[in-house]
Amino acid sequence: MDRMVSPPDTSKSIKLERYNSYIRRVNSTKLLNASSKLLFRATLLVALILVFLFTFNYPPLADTTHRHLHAHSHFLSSAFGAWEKQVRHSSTPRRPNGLTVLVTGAAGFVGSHCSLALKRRGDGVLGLDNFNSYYDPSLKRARQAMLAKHQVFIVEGDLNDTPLLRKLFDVVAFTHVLHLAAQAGVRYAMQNPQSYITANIAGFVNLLEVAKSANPQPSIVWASSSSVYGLNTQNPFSELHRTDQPASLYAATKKAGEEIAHTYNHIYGLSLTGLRFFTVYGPWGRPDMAYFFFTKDILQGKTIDVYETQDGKQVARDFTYIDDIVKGCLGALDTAEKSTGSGGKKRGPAQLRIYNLGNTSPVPVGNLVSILEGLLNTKAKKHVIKMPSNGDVPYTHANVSLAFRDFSYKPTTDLPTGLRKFVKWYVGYYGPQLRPKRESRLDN
Ligand SMILES: O=C(O)[C@H]1O[C@H](OP(=O)(O)OP(=O)(O)OC[C@H]2O[C@@H](n3ccc(=O)[nH]c3=O)[C@H](O)[C@@H]2O)[C@H](O)[C@@H](O)[C@H]1O
Repeated sequence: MDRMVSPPDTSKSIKLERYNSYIRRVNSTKLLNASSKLLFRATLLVALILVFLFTFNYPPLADTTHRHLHAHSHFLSSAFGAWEKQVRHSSTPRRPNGLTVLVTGAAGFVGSHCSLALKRRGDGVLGLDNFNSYYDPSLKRARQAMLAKHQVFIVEGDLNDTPLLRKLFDVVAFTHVLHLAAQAGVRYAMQNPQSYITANIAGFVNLLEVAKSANPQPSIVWASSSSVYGLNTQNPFSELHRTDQPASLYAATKKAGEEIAHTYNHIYGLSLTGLRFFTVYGPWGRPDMAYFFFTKDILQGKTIDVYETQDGKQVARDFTYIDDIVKGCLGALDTAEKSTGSGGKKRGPAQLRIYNLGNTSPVPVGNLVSILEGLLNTKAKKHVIKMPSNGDVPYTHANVSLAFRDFSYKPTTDLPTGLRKFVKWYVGYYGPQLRPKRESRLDN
């Protein structure tokens, strides 16, 4: 007998299949939820462990690392102790009522001479210098070595390094700052304008910021420049004349410094004295200055450019010998009144001064060359050209009656005397090998 097979009930089996797939979906969702919960919990646990480890620094760093760190910090603290000791030792005056002076730019020309003069008379002196390479840094190192022999320590650092400046003022209660660090040179400002802003404006402001917050506030004497007279035509230059026509960016930054000094004096009661130096020259001088590289070039038989004005007149400078400038700087420091502020607040009006420090006797550049020719016993190869319009001014001439009135400033060294001392130093420092060689004479 045929077994009768009834046809499948499709509607039932479809329903069943739908039901089963529903159950599978529900179960897989549950599984997903469970596994993501597990993942979340695991992550939370790891995070908690990490927080614990970081917060309590556990487990401790491997023993060796710990020992190294310890040894390193011990080395640092003893090195720092030695550094601080040098800073204090250098800054301590050796005479009753001696000054405690921070000299910025101490490895520079004027800075090194002033540091030595202060130290010699028993003042405490700490130098600061960044030893930049605007001119041969080995000359700055040699000045540093010379100062080290006289127990003047120079901290190597930049004016714009605020933590360093603060640290120095924390360690030492400076009574005075002689601020000579700057980007110098009139003509170089066209090549590297930014360096003038960084050193002469930003650096000066940084120093003033730190000084105004120091307790006690120091009195500040700083280097301005004869170049602020710019296109002034009144002669000789007096502090009352116009200084709003600078001919170079260098001059403009020095003039800006004078205005900035006014502000810090006005707001914070800082005692500030600006000194307008007139073309300072002498032993240990700056190789970028004309008298210095003329000497070098004459000795090497090279041609020198001697400038004249556009209408064919000689350019002239009130060349001022370094020893006279040093006397002026010390006179300004000795007559500087105390700053009146404290805790960054002014307590009363404070001294604000500006002085010319020149020689009062301008000499044409042609005469400077003749004097050098005589001292070097060598004829210069002169190339007389019109003064390029790169910031130079045709002449300078100082009236120094204000400085004479207030601290008896009186220049005593004429150009031939000063240049003789310079040439003696130059030949001693660079050695006779820089005398003209037979070949170089033939070459030119
Ligand atoms: O009193 C200042 O405040 C400035 O003094 C100095 O500037 P200056 O007086 O210009 O000195 P310096 O360059 O030695 O030129 C001397 C003479 O030689 C002439 N000169 C120059 C170069 C040359 O190749 N030929 C030439 O005849 C030139 O025309 C000039 O007549 C400092 O450098 C400066 O930093 C700033 O301190």
